[in-house]
Amino acid sequence: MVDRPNKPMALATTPGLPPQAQVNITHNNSRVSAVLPTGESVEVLLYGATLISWKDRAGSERLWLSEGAKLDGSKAVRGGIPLVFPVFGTAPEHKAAGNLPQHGFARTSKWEFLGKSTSESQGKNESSVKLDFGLSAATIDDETKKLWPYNFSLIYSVSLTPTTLSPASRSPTMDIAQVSVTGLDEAEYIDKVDGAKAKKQSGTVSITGETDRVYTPAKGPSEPVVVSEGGRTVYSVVRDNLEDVVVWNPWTDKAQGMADFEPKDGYKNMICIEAGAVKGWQKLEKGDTFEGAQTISV
Ligand SMILES: O=P(O)(O)OC[C@H]1O[C@@H](O)[C@H](O)[C@@H](O)[C@@H]1O
Repeated sequence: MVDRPNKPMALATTPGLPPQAQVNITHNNSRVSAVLPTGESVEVLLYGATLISWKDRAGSERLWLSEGAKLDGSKAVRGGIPLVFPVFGTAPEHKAAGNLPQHGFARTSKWEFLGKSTSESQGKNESSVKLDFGLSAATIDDETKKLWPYNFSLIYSVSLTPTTLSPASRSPTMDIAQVSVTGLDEAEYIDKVDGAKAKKQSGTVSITGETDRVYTPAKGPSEPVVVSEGGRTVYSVVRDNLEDVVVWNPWTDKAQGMADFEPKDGYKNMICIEAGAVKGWQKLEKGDTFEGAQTISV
């Protein structure tokens, strides 16, 4: 062997592509998970395209998921982040949506995984990943087709960066007694636990009993809704084209009444902040699309 004085040396790191997010399809093709090079991760169940996990780089879970949640496609997932379409709650008087189950069928339909895209933000050494899911008139099951015999298609994108998730909304908190929600001051809301009365929020929201409210913040979607615990920000939600914010906590009796809500005192450790177009219908002309988003920052 000829010894060359200037032969190339092995490099400590391989130049070229920076590390990218790893995306895997697991659990017999029923879940999609993504892990960023920095360690943050998400897991999406194709059933409902429900986000069932969002972990920080140390592996700590950020979402509340009931210990009794069914993850086998037999029932809408209790907890995590569901996607609701075409109706939030029920609409018994509505011609088309009147026969649908509570919160429609998107959260109980099997979505398709359409693919991933990754990106790196130059200079910041930060990677992100976007997972796309689809559901359409062509892919829903026959039972659902009977209930909703209309043409539609939905694309749901879940983007993860080290500090944000779009979209997201349910998060574990340590102690509901310490939780306050800002960004809803002066907002009109419908109080679903008080005969659907129209009310107006004054100051921050704290949870001291069963809470089920549909807020329409006057300052619009870009005003952050911030969940704090003991004065420390836990996360904030900024919406895009989603006018309403639902705040829900079942409290003692409702939690007791839900077979899949576990542990029964789990209501002390969760709050549900849901961004959406909830209060009114979105009217689309043939061929039109509606787009909405939320970004949760920690
Ligand atoms: O039991 P479900 O259908 O998952 O609904 C749970 C709750 O979901 C919330 O989003 C609604 O505001 C509540 O009214 C509802 O009770």
